[in-house]
Amino acid sequence: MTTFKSTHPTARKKIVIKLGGSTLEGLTKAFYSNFKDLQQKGFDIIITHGGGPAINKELEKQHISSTVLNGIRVTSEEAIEVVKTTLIGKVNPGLVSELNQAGIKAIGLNGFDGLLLESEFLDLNTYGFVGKVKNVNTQLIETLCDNGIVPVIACVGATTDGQALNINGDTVASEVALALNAASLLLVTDVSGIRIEGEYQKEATPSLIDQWIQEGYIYGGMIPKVQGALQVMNSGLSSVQIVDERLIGTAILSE
Ligand SMILES: Nc1ncnc2c1ncn2[C@@H]1O[C@H](COP(=O)(O)OP(=O)(O)O)[C@@H](O)[C@H]1O
Ligand SMILES: CC(=O)N[C@@H](CCC(=O)OP(=O)(O)O)C(=O)O
Repeated sequence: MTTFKSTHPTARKKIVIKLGGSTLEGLTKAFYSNFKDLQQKGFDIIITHGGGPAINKELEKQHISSTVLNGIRVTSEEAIEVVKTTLIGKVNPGLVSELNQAGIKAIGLNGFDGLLLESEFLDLNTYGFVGKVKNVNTQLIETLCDNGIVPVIACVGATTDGQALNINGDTVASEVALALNAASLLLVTDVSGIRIEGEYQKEATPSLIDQWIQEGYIYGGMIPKVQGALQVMNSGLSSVQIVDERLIGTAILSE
């Protein structure tokens, strides 16, 4: 038998890591060194991030109110400007700078760059300026990865006519993982996975997750995480994990 092993860089496996806004303030050099280890093991790393707490702070400062429905921020015309400037102007460069200081070659991107996250309105009447991803420019991500660069993607979508749309960070992470056919998706947050009646769950299945949402055990910011996880599991991705900064958490398994 003859086995051919591809040495082309695009054959490298990809891991999409979403850093929740809830974690961004406290990430250490030790945490970032995990990324270097993964790179050395031959994985390409793609980072996506949120920034809910930073957006909340800025909205408050500007006396703009917003509500959250099913874990998604209902985003007014005024609020989308704050979301855009906070994520692209503050959170993204801050994270890129920390990664670069930790010795990881990182480049900041958002939905506008190369139309990376081509988006359309999710439901203008219900959610306002919130987007859903229509297309991910995977070629751009591949090119950066092939050159050893970690793309760091802010969750701001762009319409083809230049309108910014707010997209939940977990949703962007899932869409990017799906589009890249990633080997794994890690959602890093401020809790060690899904907690049910005080107990962190090591594993979860789609039917358990449905049940926990129905029963109200999963709410708020955990909803887009598990919904994104289920979406990618349905499309055949082998692993999704909801973890804290120690990378300890719940692995979501297909049934
Ligand atoms: N069943 C659950 N288990 C753990 N956390 C949950 C659960 N249901 C809701 N949550 C909430 O989800 C939060 C994480 O989501 P979120 O605040 O959006 O974080 P991030 O900014 O990391 O995306 C937790 O801090 C917790 O308050
Ligand atoms: C539409 C929507 O909900 N957008 C989110 C985007 C930021 C985000 O997802 O931040 P976390 O990762 O910290 O939750 C928001 O406005 O808060």
